[in-house]
Amino acid sequence: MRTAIATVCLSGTLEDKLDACAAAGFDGVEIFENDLIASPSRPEDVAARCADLGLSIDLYQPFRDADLVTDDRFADTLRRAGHKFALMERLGARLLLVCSNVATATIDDDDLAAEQLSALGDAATGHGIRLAYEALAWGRYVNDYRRAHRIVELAGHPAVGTCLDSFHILSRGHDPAAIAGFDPERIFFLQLADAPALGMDVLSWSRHHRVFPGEGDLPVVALFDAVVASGYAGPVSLEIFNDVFRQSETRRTAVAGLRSLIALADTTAGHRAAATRTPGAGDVRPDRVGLTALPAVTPPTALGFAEVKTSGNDHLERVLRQLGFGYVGTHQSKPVTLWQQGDARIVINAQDAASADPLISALGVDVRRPIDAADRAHRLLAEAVPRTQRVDEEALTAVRAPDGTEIFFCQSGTAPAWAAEFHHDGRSEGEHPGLGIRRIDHVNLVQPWQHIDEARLFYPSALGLTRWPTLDVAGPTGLVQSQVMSSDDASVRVVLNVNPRVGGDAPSASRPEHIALACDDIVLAARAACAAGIVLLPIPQNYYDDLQARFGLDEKTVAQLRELNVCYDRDEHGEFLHFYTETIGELYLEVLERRGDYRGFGAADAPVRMAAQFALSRAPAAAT
Ligand SMILES: O=C(O)c1ccc(O)c(O)c1
Ligand SMILES: [Mg+2]
Repeated sequence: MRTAIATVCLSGTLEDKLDACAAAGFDGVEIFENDLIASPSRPEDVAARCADLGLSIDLYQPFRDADLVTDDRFADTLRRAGHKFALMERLGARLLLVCSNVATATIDDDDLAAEQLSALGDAATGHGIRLAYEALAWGRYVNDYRRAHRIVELAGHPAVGTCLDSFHILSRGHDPAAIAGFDPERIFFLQLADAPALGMDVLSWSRHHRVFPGEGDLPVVALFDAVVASGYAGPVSLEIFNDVFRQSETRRTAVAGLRSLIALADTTAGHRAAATRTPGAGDVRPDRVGLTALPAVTPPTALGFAEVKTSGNDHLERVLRQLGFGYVGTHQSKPVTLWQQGDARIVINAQDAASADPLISALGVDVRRPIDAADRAHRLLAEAVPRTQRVDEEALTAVRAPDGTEIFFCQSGTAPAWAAEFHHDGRSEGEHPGLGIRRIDHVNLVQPWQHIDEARLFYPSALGLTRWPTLDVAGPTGLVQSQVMSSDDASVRVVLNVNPRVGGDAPSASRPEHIALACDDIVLAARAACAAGIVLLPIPQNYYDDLQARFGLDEKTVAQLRELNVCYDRDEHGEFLHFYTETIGELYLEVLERRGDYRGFGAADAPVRMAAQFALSRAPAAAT
């Protein structure tokens, strides 16, 4: 598959952008006029730089307000186009994107549009240039790709074709299926962009909120499927206008872009393979785009461990003991300890720890074929985590998630072989009857705001998790944007939170992450933890009064929850009971019991928890 990316997707100068596109591994670029105009490089120098970098210039854009105008205005269209064609010759660009008219069109007539595009095509031909006509979603008359394509067919000019842009098509809810029937030789260019589902005008949505394919909510795969089915054989290009990308690290964004195309090609290859197996589906036209399938993702079966990095935190160890965790041992060659209860394993790692504040640094994800999972992640351009181990130790493979968390691929279905590298050093231990904790239910990771879009694609594509709709949770210092990802059988759940940006007027709060542990009986667990002296997060009385109103629980049940600081939620599938420990640095633990088939996370309780944590974080200051 020939890949390309528009320079508008990236931050930096034109030169930075080109370097980043090449470093990421793109085959070509779309050069945005504004980037060229602002560059000190002559067009010939830009052409030479692209050639040196091995990048083709697949498109120059945009050329605006060309069509459906009066004769006077059209004379000016031709004059402007003459300058662009001369410039493009210096640049070595052979395809110009012509946007459907937004501002100056006054005549609503397909024949006129075809006539004017033909005349423009005649002028372009003399320069060896072709034109790709794109229906902008907010075009004055032409704002539907089917109409733009009809005009191209009417023009019947060898230098005039269609540019398909997934955003303009899907943002208006247009069905992309008709693309499959287009003459592929008439499709001159393909631009792909996704976007989150937002209820706003299409222009602002397009100019600020586009994201890479797979990071948003539009059915880009269905559109791409139709393009491949048409027999299109040209480049597949990314065109993203995004406020965050414009201020993010150039090279990193370019890599995230290429990853999105690799993932899209894999998903689409999978669809096509499934379609050929469907009886009666008819012939699937050959793929001329050149899709590459990756090693199949096998859904993970468990979170086998969570690793916490700290230079040494007695408080954390005390809380783990109070929750009934047993100390398994210390690693034979590293300053790392293992704590366990049921299948819940917590690794405390002092290696290279910057501070005593515990932070979630790694997750063990159990998969059926760890080697394939790691291979897939690497082919999705995930960064490998360098790791040293002795020859007699388990060779574990890990990749870095977008927030830096290390994801270890571990063998599912067996006791972890790596655990044998931990040896009990005979330190005196109290009794550990346990609290009935069985496993890690989920982890909650704080995400840097500029990397959440990348994370939305990483977990589904590399680990086979499914994205839930995002949720805004109101806390005392701002809104937390919460994104749940889970495996289909819900055995692996990860919650990604983007916190309010610091630097506002609101007093700063701690922004803790957490590990949630599933137990058999929340009341027994809470009582045992309290008997062991644990400090739980205090939940206000108003919460319990409201519980009674919301759910009609009996007095006795509510009194028990109130006494133990246990929160409660219920849906049509079951019930959810949970308590939180106090915060240790930037970490807390949650213990929960799921009853029936409750699949959520007690979202209604999160604002109450955040308010309680905020109040406590301020308490020491108030006392001084
Ligand atoms: O927002 C715009 O004007 C614009 C310009 C060129 C494009 O290819 C496009 O999709 C949008
Ligand atoms: Mg476009």
